[in-house]
Amino acid sequence: FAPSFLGTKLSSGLSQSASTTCLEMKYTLVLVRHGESTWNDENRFTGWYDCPLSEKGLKEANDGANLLKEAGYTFDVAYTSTLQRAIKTLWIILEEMHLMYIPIVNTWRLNERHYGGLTGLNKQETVDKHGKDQVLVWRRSYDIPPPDCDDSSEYYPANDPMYANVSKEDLPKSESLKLTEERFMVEWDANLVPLIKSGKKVIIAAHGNTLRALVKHLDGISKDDITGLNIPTGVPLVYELDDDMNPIAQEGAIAPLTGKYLGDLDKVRERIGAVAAQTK
Ligand SMILES: O=C(O)[C@@H](CO)OP(=O)(O)O
Repeated sequence: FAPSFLGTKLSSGLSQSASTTCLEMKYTLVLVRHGESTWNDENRFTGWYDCPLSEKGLKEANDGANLLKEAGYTFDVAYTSTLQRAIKTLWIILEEMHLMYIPIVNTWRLNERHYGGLTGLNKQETVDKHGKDQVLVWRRSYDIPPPDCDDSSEYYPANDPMYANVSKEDLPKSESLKLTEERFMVEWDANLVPLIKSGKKVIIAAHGNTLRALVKHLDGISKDDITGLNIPTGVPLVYELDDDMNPIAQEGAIAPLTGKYLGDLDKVRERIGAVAAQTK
């Protein structure tokens, strides 16, 4: 691994040895939300429901892979959730980039925020029934979770063999962004930060709300401002991090993010707007 350096920051008053201690490491971290899923296409609250990518989502994953390839990125380790839409997006990217040999870590801690009792419902019909403001609170407020799903619900992860190895107390019946952030951060602090700091180039293929939780943390976005932030499907988002895992602002970043999306930024903005417009 050959780390890249931000520069020596040599100032005239510093001795040679003091200047050496001013070297800063720069780590690249790439985030990508999965391509459009069948339930995104049907405009249904999805959360932990394990639907596949739509045809459009498969193409978005391919386009994302090409952007990464063209820009010369490469990876040593990949992280993703246990949900097929994120896994498949990652597989497509790794296949296109000839990186299918790298280790992939699948963890439920990167799963989408659990949509509780809203799972499966049509987003626009939910607006018609409960009003736009209430649905916006459920979709985008920081600490108010949607209503719980029932114990007997097929959407309660404790009823899904996929989570048989996860302690029942960890399995949600519904999650706010705050709860999502808390369980994601366990993985971030314990495994991802040490991995990135060891010099491994990491790609994370995850979900709209888990990535909102991560960029909120990285960019120090307030709980008010995070309500207005939407992440488009299939577009790689590149962060450069310093030694303390603080992001270094990238040219072309779309505020409040300091990481930059790859590709045509007007199209990215349009796609961000389309996510927000799923409930009108
Ligand atoms: O339904 C979901 O799980 C998420 C992401 O697709 O939707 P939203 O953008 O409404 O949080």
